[in-house]
Amino acid sequence: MLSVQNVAAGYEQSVVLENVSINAQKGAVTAVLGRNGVGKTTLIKSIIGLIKPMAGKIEWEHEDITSLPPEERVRKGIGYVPQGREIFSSLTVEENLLLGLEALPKKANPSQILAEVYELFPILKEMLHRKGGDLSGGQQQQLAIARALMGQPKLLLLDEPMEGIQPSIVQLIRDVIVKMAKEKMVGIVLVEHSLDLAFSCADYFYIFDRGTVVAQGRVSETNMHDIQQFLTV
Ligand SMILES: Nc1ncnc2c1ncn2[C@@H]1O[C@H](COP(=O)(O)OP(=O)(O)OP(=O)(O)O)[C@@H](O)[C@H]1O
Repeated sequence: MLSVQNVAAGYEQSVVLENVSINAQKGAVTAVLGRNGVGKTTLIKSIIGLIKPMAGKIEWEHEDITSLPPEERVRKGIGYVPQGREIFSSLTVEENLLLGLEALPKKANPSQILAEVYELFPILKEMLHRKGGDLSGGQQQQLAIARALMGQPKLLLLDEPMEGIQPSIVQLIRDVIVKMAKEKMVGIVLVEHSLDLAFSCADYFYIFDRGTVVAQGRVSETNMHDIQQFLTV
């Protein structure tokens, strides 16, 4: 469903990704791993359209989306939760969530989606009228994911959603990721630092080093020890 083909991408003075190809399927969690600065965020930004590839192609549901702007990709069912949980701090939890509805097709039922989101993240229902900026880091991260889910994405791009968060919330977010993939058949692309954490919820993995894919495979067929070398500093 998502196919990144031979993509090169980067910034004005530097090429970060070179000849990168990855796939992600509906109903599966695809982990993107690698040390700091190897290009994971650059890949996610290329998929959502914040960075325009210098070469290669990105296909989504068999359509070439390489030159589409981000908002059109969102309308086509791609959700994005950036690193650093960019919620609106001066808006309430409820207002933040309602902004996520922008991506929804007209026929969808917003109150049902809100109910589903509260079921996944009960704390958000309790804090509906609190300002986003007054939430804890873990609560903000739940809000950022919940807001993306309001658009009922078919593919969800999560850039280190469990970074710097207490273990109980990490577990909750991990459970939501697995549930979205297995029960709602959402495709998940999960950028993650920790091999243990990625392997505890992913079906497929890609390991990046210096802008290219150096290992990939099915989690169930891979011995963590064999790939640890790409991740230790
Ligand atoms: N806006 C930018 N302008 C120029 N260079 C950038 C920019 N953003 C990132 N880079 C550089 O691109 C390279 C890849 O960065 P990227 O954020 O994609 O890595 P990452 O694997 O996501 O790292 P981390 O795990 O630390 O988040 C790094 O060398 C980084 O310094």
